[in-house]
Amino acid sequence: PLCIQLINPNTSLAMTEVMAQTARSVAAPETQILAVCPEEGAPSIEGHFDEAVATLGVLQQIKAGRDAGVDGHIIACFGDPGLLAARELARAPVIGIAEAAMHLATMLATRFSIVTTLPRTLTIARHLLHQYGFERHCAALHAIDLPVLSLEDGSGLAQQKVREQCIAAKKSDGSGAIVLGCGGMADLAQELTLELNIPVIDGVSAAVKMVESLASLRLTTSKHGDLDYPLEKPLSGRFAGLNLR
Ligand SMILES: NC(=O)NC1=NC(=O)NC1=O
Repeated sequence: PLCIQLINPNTSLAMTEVMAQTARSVAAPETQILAVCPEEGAPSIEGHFDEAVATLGVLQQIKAGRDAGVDGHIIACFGDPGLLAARELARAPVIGIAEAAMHLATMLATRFSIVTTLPRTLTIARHLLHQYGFERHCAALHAIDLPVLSLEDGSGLAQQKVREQCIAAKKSDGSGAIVLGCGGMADLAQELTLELNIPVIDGVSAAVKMVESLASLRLTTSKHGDLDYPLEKPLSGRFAGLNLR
């Protein structure tokens, strides 16, 4: 049986729980989901600065998962913070939820739209599209203009805004699929897929199945070239714990 480490890069336990529940609902029966988040860092990630703050915690969790011998790691934030650094540390596959959702969307439609949280994070999503080579597949990006943690405030307002943006995107963008641009939206994808009758894709679910696929194919992160383990050097202070040896 597989053990997959689900890392919420922000420190909000409610969001970790929503994503863990979604991950467990789609995982194979024998797959174990180990849901974690950094002990210290940002309660939500809503920009380049927050991503930088969160990345150290992500790497510390990757190291812990590696030491625990997990079969794969998921970086469960739509900016995929620290993805390549994490792949240097890890042996097992490391999958970001944005990358995973985008990949699945390209297999289901010729164009997809993204619905995310704050307008300022649209640029981060655009950077990812270019980094992953998906910019020609993305018809448009939209933001609900509410902060990430509004998804956890129990009011249902953010969820309603996501639904409205998805309906509008289907009508206006000419895209055949929608990618939900936040880990906190993980629990909305299945219902929206049924209501809109197009694939509405959550990256947490997509990443779980990708890790399971890679593990079943015995495929792991390449250690040849730039994703080889980091060069050995005496990291100091709080960073000493990141040394692999
Ligand atoms: N675009 C986003 O909403 N990114 C995110 N910030 C978080 O804290 N979690 C996310 O998925």
